Amino acid sequence: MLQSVKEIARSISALDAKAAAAAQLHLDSLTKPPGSLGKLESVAMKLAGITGRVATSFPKSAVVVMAADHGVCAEGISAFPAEVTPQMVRNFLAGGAAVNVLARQAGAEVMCVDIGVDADIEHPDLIAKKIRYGTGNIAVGPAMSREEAEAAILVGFEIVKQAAARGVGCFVTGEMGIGNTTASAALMSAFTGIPARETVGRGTGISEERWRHKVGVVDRALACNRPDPADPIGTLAKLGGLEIAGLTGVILGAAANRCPVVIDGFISSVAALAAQRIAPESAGYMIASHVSQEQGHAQLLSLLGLEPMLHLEMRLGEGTGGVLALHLLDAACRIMAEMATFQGAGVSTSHENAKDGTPENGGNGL
Ligand SMILES: Cc1cc2ncn([C@H]3O[C@H](COP(=O)(O)O)[C@@H](O)[C@H]3O)c2cc1C
Ligand SMILES: O=C(O)c1cccnc1
Repeated sequence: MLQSVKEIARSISALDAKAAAAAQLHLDSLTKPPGSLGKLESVAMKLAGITGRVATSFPKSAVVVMAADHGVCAEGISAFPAEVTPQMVRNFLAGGAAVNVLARQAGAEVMCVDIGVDADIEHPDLIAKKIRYGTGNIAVGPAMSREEAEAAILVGFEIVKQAAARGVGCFVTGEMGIGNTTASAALMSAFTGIPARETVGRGTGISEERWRHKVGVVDRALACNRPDPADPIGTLAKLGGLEIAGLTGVILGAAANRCPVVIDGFISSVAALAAQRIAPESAGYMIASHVSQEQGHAQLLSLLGLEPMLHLEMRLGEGTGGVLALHLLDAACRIMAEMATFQGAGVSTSHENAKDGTPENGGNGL
């Protein structure tokens, strides 16, 4: 039987501090100056805290690409027409999009989900979970009902639950939805109080003039919907993004199954913010892949307490940065499993260790 979002939130527990501490000890026993592998070490510790295991081989991973349409496209806020959403879904299913290429390279499965595309798509590999044909226009009313937002969260949660049951141990968030940087900016402003002029970015590449218009659209969306940031599901319902709510469920699902979840760009990070507001402990299971060029993303990551691993001037979404970061997670796992210890390799330890008994740690605080 399906759980409620409240029950899901209650099922998410804190990271395993003992396993993280054991990972730190193991890292400091390896043949390198303490802390010298920088963020790879913090990732290794975080993975231990998440999974409860100090050293494991890198698990099977999957990127969940949630696709949905946005009524707010009627306001002319994107550089591209709304029909690109279903067109790109067909591209994902044919294996030709950027996320497909990068997922193949990283050995990750692509799970493409129709959670609210405004078109009928049939394909044997499509995960058909349409809740409605796109959201309402948030500049003039709510994106969806509260029930629809909750149903979208549960879709993401169930997909992860089933994938975890067949052995997927690491998830990446991905999305497709023309107009979704507008919904994301509105959600970020609603949750944080940061004004629209600081959360609205250039999305697919709009002009300065269209950007100013987009800021006005987000201001209208906030004024007419009056979201209550203390009610995260209600806020998701008002400002929407079926794919954003779906990804919130993916993140909660990963945390409930004690799996790491790699958070992709701006839109995924807004879903992460909603997940954190629903279940604060879920933030411990998040790993930020990269910082997007989209305005607002760097600030959003710092509000989530996440440090991105990659700075590649990307601004695509789909889960592209997320699957690229899998190479680094794999690297961290291999370091933990394969590197020799000082003792095993007969290598002398640091004078600093001998002096005060405390290993100097880089303090890379992921
Ligand atoms: C061909 C194409 C492929 C994409 N893949 C991801 N996005 C990205 O751009 C969209 C958000 O930007 P905006 O809010 O400005 O519409 C989302 O679909 C996002 O995933 C794409 C956009 C396009 C045009
Ligand atoms: O950072 C992202 O995820 C992003 C930025 C611009 C357009 N689409 C996605």
